[in-house]
Amino acid sequence: SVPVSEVVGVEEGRVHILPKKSVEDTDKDFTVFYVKRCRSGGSYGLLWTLGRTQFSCPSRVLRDQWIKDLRAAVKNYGPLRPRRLLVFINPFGGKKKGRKIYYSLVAPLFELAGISSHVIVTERANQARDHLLKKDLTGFDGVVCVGGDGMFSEILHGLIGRTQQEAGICENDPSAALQPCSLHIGIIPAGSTDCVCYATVGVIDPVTSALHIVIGDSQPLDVCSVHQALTHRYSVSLLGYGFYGDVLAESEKHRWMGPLRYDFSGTMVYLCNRSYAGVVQYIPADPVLSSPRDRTRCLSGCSVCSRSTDRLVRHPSDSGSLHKSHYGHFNSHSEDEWVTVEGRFRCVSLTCMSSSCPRSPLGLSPSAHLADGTGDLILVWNTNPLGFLKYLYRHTGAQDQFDLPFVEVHRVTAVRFSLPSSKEEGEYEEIDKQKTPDSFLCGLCCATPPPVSVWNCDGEILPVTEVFCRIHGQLLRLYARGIEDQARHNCSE
Ligand SMILES: Nc1ncnc2c1ncn2[C@@H]1O[C@H](COP(=O)(O)OP(=O)(O)OP(=O)(O)O)[C@@H](O)[C@H]1O
Ligand SMILES: CCCCCCCCCCCCC/C=C/[C@@H](O)[C@H](CO)NC(=O)CCCCC
Ligand SMILES: [Ca+2]
Repeated sequence: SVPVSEVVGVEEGRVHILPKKSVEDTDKDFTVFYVKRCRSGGSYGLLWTLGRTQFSCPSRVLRDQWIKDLRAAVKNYGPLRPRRLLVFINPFGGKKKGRKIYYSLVAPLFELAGISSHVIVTERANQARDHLLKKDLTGFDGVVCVGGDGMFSEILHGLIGRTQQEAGICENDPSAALQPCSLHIGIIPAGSTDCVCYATVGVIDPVTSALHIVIGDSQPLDVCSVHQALTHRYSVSLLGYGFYGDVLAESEKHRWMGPLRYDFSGTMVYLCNRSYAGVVQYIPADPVLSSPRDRTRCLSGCSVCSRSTDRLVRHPSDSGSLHKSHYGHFNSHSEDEWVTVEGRFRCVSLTCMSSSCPRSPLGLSPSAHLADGTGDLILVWNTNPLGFLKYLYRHTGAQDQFDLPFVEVHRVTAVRFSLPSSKEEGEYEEIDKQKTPDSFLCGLCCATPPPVSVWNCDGEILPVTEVFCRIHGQLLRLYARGIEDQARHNCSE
């Protein structure tokens, strides 16, 4: 049997859609298309393909009745099934195959499901963001992004910005309770890392993602707002200072290498062996609800996230469970709720989700939740090069990367990062010279190690040091359902 919720479309005759459409228009036959699951080699989620079954009826009248009733059942079933979508394609993302992926694999499925789409192939960076901020979006149920994490970030900024504009909310105010976005976002992976897709679907596969869009799946997602002076940015997968900031800054110089630029830059930055001084402050999340070391995984239908939905629906302003006084001028009366640590770090990372990706199948924080209103703060203290390599290497397998003496992880609702106030600018270079272990190869990419790093905000460089971050629970909704547990589904190999 196939649940009605997973029927994609019903067509007259004997029909094939993928890889190429073909129709044999017979009187008594009809074809039902539905979601079919299969295991994916190497990935944790399930691959979805387009299943098809042909039916033959004794008469044309009976066949037409079946088609009519099945289509009505499908139509009535899912209120979240999109009817009209706005699609942005980045023709230059990843291996530059965005256009081909959309027209050969995705558009035929949208057509089969009766979805009409308005397609914009971007001609410049930030075109999608600006469109969402300024143009008329009436009639659209969702926005589809064909590209990588950078393209998703554009859509994220455009949609959140538009929603706050319309609600009259000031995004630069870190204490503002942001309005959740009403339009859903669908991601068709066509980038270099595709971390948001991997962490919310479990595989990087355009057909799987298109099918999640077609059947109107809905996955809420936490978003971190990052504030500095009067500017703001949003992050869902990685807000990282130190190693990940340096890797990104280095990789931007080698964009021409395509997806390989991260491997090259990662190696270069590792060899530079840098660490940075900083003060990290955070507000711990309620430890009764969950822990980043509880070895659970946020899977489709996750109970921790469902309970958070109830909490956030009952107290919408509770998103992040902070008081306005937390933000004040950084000296409010709730200062005692902040935990403060100071020292030298290899990297400081904050993620709202596991951030699993093909490079790291369990992710930066394997037990993080997609929609629990919290983020995981990972502090990697300065250590010797071999220790740091061990930490990085553990991301590639199942060994616990937090089980190392120089690594800490905390579930949090807000984070502040600043430079130690007692040290004057000039003193940093002195400290760096004294405390940084000799780098093997520093000089390849920099003459002397810089005193500060930059932030990597979902793959975009933030050239600032001191930031204030807050997690907004379930601010967005994706056309996805989280990673499906392979053990709970019958599927073909
Ligand atoms: N037409 C365009 N020309 C140049 N840049 C574009 C265009 N459209 C989008 N962009 C920008 O390209 C950047 C990278 O795109 P995208 O995320 O799709 O691919 P990627 O960098 O290969 O993948 P990933 O972000 O997963 O590493 C985005 O930040 C986006 O703003
Ligand atoms: C010895 C083996 C070492 C292996 C190291 C593996 C470490 C992998 C951790 C990967 C975490 C990715 C988090 C996601 C970040 C994305 O928002 C961002 C945009 O796509 N990607 C990067 O910044 C790209 C960052 C790339 C870092 C290497
Ligand atoms: Ca979360």
